[in-house]
Amino acid sequence: MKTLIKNIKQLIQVRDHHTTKVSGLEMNYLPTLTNAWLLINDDKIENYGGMENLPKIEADREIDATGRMVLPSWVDSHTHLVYAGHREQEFIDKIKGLSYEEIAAKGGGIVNSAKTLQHTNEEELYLQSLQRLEQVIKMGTGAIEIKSGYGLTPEAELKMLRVAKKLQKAHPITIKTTFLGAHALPAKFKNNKQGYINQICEEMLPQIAEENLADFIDIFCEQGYFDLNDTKQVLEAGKKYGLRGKIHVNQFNSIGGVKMGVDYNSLSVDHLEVMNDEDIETLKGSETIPVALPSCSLFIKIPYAPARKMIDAGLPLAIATDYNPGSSPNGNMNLVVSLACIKMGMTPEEAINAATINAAYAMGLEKTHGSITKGKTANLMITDVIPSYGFLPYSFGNNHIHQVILAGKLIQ
Ligand SMILES: N=CN[C@@H](CCC(=O)O)C(=O)O
Ligand SMILES: [Zn+2]
Repeated sequence: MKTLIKNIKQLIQVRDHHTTKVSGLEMNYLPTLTNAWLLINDDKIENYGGMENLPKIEADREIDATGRMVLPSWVDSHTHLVYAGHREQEFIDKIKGLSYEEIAAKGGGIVNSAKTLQHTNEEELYLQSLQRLEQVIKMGTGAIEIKSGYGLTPEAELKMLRVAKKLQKAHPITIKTTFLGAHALPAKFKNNKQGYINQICEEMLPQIAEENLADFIDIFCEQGYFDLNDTKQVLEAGKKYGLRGKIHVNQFNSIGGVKMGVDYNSLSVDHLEVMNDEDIETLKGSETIPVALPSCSLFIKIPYAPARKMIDAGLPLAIATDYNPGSSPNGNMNLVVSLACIKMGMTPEEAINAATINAAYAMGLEKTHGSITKGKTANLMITDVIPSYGFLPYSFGNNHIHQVILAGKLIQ
């Protein structure tokens, strides 16, 4: 099946195979082709070029994109999309002045979501999550990472991961899963944190590996949650099963999680709202990409990751939604791109690179996703008629997505 998209006002993020991520000054360059065509063959991008050189192509379907931009789909490299129920009561408590930590201390937060999820059966959890998946697909997301971590028992953690894997069969969006058993300490282990770490490493991980349910491993490395010693044990155990880290670090405090992540050659370190100079220095020259989550900062009113400082220091940066019921009940990558510009001082070029090519790297998908490249998966967005790509972050809160193509299939 061949699809030809013609008269594209601007084809955005056009790269060859050599670019796996962009760092520092490179982030401010977004390669584009004006007045372009693009040919999809089955699920892959076959070719593209300028309209002045359009060869004679026998296509099964033609799309006229006059006035519209075509971009690679957004890649959302950090989400907790599989969850049960909602936590709007905590949202109200927050408005009334309670902090994220105070809400957690009175039984809210992650363990609250875990309680709900443990009592939700697999089919119901699947249906709730499917609805969210379909919502983000419409908003242009073409690849998504989904974490466990709202189960906190072997049964419930496995249930979450099975649901995340099952979602892959429902739609041609690309899904990668991450085991986040160490998201919070369940009440049962209140005075026995090591007992829970042992359960994660010796009971949950072997089953997860046996069923091939996870691509990565994660831990919430933070004061009041899991410390460096716990993080080391979890990353070590993950390594035994070939799972690289994608870890929650430096959300509220810098306690050495960035260095631990780099030492274990984690694929990404995520959150980073609190970064000191040493943390930034540690990331230089590593294969670990920093990931910022601006909608979490917006929602729970904490600082934004210092994107400017990181990029100006020569680092690459990815951005993601952190879609979850507690700190970011929103999976809209368009909004994240806007927030990156408005709140973190990133240019539209930097933000789009952070949400596509660098985000693909943060999911281990840099060879197949994140850019318009011959042979890559045909995951694309066709925008509304808009004046320029800068209009996308400028017009914040609006999603100017006209059509979505996933693995060559026209979704909407
Ligand atoms: N910070 C840790 N985990 C989630 C939030 C979890 C929750 O509040 O439910 C996050 O990435 O923001
Ligand atoms: Zn998260």
